[in-house]
Order: sequence, then C-alpha cells, then structure tokens
Amino acid sequence: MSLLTMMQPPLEWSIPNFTAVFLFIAILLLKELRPIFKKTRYLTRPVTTKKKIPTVNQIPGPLQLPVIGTRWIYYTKYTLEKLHEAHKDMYRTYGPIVKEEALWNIPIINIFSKNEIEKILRHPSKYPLRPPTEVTAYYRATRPDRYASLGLINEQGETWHTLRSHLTPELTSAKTMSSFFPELLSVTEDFIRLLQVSKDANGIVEHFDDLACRMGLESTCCLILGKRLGVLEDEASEVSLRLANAVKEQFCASRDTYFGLPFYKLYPTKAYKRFVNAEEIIYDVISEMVENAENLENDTYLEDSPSVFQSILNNPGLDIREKKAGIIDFIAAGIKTLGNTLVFLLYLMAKNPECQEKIVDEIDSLTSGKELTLQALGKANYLKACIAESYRMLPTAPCLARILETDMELNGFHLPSGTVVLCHTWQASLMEENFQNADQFIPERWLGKERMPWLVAPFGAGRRLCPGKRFVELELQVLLAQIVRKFKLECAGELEIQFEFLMAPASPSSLKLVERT
Ligand code: HEM
Repeated sequence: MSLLTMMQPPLEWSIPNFTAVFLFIAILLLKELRPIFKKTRYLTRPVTTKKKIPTVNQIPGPLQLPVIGTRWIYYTKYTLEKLHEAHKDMYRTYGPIVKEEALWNIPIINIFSKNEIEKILRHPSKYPLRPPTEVTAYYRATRPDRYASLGLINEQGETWHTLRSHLTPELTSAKTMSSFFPELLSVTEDFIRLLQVSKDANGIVEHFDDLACRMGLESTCCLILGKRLGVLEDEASEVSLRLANAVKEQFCASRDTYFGLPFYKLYPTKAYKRFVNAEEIIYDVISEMVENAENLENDTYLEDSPSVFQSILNNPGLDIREKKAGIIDFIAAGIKTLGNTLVFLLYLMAKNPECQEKIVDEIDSLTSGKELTLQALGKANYLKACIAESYRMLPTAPCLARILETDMELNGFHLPSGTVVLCHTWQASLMEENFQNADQFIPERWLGKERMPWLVAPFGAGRRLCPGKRFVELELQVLLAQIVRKFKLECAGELEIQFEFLMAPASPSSLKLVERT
C-alpha cells in the first residue's frame, strides 16, 4: 500500500518482482519501527475480549498481510479514486460485514446492512466518536501558534463538545436562515447570471463543477462572514481559484496520506507536503478574509444579515485561535461539499426532465408565478423530494465513520469497544431490499411516509450531525427552484464520479442549459 505512496507510484500500478522484494524487506523493517508510529497514531487496536465468538478476526474480508493489512488492494486491484467501487465489490464478495485492515493490522469494519447501520448511528452517546483525519490532527498539533485544538471536525470528547456548543448555535438556528434568505436569493441570482454568460452557443456550460464550487464559496462566505466576496463575477478572482483548488487538494492529499503509511511523521513525504501546502493556503486566504471583515465598519456588513462570524468573534468562551480556526473550518467545509452536491443534484435533474416540469408547476402554483418566498419553499414538497432522492442516489458523503464506545454485536460478530466502523449508507441506499426500484430516480417515494433517516443521511446523524445542514438544505432548495424556473437542464454526457475523500465529479464536468421562453 502506501509504502507505495512514499515512492509515488501511479495508482493503477502493478507490483513488479523487485518491488515485491522491497515491500517484503520494508514490512520487516516496519515491524521494528512500529513503536515510533504507534505513539502518534490515532487509531488504536480495540481492546479484545474472550467472551464472545465469532469475533472480529473471523469477519470475512480481503487477504490480510502483516503490518500493511489489506491496504495493498488499493494499489493492485483498485485505485483510490474508485474506492466506492472497491466497497461495492467487497459487499458482493464477502456480504454485509467486511473486515479491512489498516496499518498495524488495525481492523476497519465495513457495515452494509440497514439494521446494523441504524444500530450504530442510534447508539446513545454523549460525545460520539468519529475517527479524526489523522494528517490534519498531526499537522495541527505541530502548529500551536495557529491551532489551540484539532478543531470541531477532528476533536473528541469534552473538547469537541465545548467547541460545538460555542461555534455552532448561530449557524444552526432557523432564525439565522430566515434572515439570510434574501441574501441567498441574491447570490443565486448572480450564479444564474454566471451560468448564462458561461454557456456556449449550444447551451453547454463547460467546467460546471468549478462554477458550482464558486457558488459554494460565495454563499458560505456570505453566510459566515456576512459579506459578499464577489467570486461569481464573470472572471473568477485569483483568490477564489486558489482557495477552491486548495480545498480540493486538501481532500485528495488527506485521502492519499490516509491510505498510505504515516511516514510523514518521520519526514515530509510528497503527499504530506501537498497537504500542508493546501492547508496553509486555506488558512492564509481565509484569515485575510476574516481580518478584512473584522476591520470593516459595522455599516458595511450586509444589512439585517446575521454574521456567524461576528457571533463567534464576540464569544468570550473561546481562544482567538479557536475562533479563527472554527471560521476557517466552516468555510472550507462548505466549498467542495456544496459544489459537489449541486453538481450531483442538477445532473440527476437533467436526466429526469419530467421532474423538472413538476417542480416548475409546484413553485409557480405556490408563488402564483411571482418571486420565491420562504413560505412557498416550506410547502414545496415535490422539490424537497427531488433533493432527498438525489441524496439517496448520489450523495457527497458515501459513508459515516464511528468508533464504537461499547462492545456491540453486529451481523452476528462481536465487536469490542474501540473498533472503527464505516457505515456504508450510500451502498445500502442503492439496495433493492431497502428501496424498491433502487436504481431509478423516483422522488415520489419521499412524498409518503418514507423516511430512513439512518440510511439516507447525507449530513450524518446524532450529535455529530453536520452543523451546515440547515444552510445547505435551504440553499439547494433555492438553487433548484430558481434554476429550473429559468432553464431546462439537459445532460451533456455521462457524469464521471471519483472518490476524493468525498464523492466528487471528475473534473471537468458539463451541463446543458436551455433557456425557458
Ligand atoms: C452539501 C454540503 C455538505 C454535506 C453533504 C456535509 C456532510 C457532512 C457529514 C456527513 C458530516 C459528518 C457527520 C457525522 O459524522 O455524523 C459533516 C460534519 C461537519 N460539517 Fe458538513 N456537510 C456539508 C456542508 C457543510 C457546511 C456548509 C458547513 C459549515 C458551514 C459544514 C460543517 C461541518 C462541520 C463543522 C462538521 C463536523 C461536525 C462535528 O463533528 O461536530 N458542512 N458534514
């Protein structure tokens, strides 16, 4: 595996003999190095118990090699970009519970069955544990000048809870969203104008994914900082492109270090350098935005628009580094997630023109053909059903990760506390046993009693639920309503998707827009 990262092989690499010998020697050496890595590694070997059988060791899965576990599969049989296909294959081969092994043969248990996913996500917990992104945790610990903790996304326990309760109340409140609504309409208008000027004579918008990320950046900054950045102008500013590229690079480098050996703890590997470079660009660019916003006179903020930023800055319960890192994390968390989700949603709508017409009819009837209102959106059940169906078919987060806090029995196996489990909500959402005609886009299934909050859970579940959920939902509703009222969406080719730590459209992706007359 990522011994291989260190050597920077192509991902679809096949192992020649001399490399196999090198690998073998490296594995032996690594056994000696193990104590060095172990000290800083976040994943720990679960405490085993003799009580119940079958145990973790008996869970089926790919061949486990000493030290590197099963990670070799991502460099021989699969590629990291197609990790989702690897998991689909594993489900088909091994069934609803599959064991992979990370470095030092630490088990990672993949769960595909609806009931077991629900059992894990519903498990009552004061401070649910989600495995941190190890490279972020490692890097942040080396920068105490910038970070007082690992941040909301990566912290655990009481520190996580303190951050969550200080950083998120404004972002998650319904009041914040309703005051933000007029501004969101105006950002959406600018996005639609950008789409109009970006399409060619045939109506094709090339690099639609880039424009969607610019929308994610503009709207998230507008909500968090309370001011417009202007990245939806015809020409993207250099800053916005740098930021969007850095966020993508940060996700990809996190993926590559996650699936590699943590040699970056000994010396800066290429993947680690990419990660640090991206993290620093994000920090510097957003810091500058925050400082500029801080220096502005109050009257230059958007009138009546709440600023999550100001409520965080005025919070006496947080260190200034926590405040800044919190704002940076919010903005960085919003750009790609929103961009990718918007691309997936509009692609699925383009494939289902009859659904677009139903939305137009619904919104026109709720608004009497006039301007969109929050009240109308509240009643737009068909539009919301389309969004729910797109989350089911093509979500940005393909699975949810947890560390078990107590021993659990899953699919007949005893898993000790401390075990890392991946709940494959996406794969389970595409199973016929969970949804009839699962491969078809049928928004109507969400108009009845259908819920499945533990399966179609694009924003996660429980206390670690995404704090951006309310904002993203409102934004997607506004965007979808306004875009389909303006254009008929058509596919401009099949959408290629890849795993970049999130599910992402392979860039560039295009969309065809035909203006309604
Ligand atoms: C379509 C867009 C988005 C998607 C699909 C998404 C998805 C997720 C998911 C699946 C989680 C993990 C939840 C869990 O483990 O149960 C998460 C966590 C998080 N998200 Fe989002 N997110 C999106 C947008 C945003 C935005 C706009 C923000 C901030 C403004 C944000 C901030 C966060 C933070 C801070 C966490 C960590 C929460 C914690 O651990 O307490 N996300 N998100």
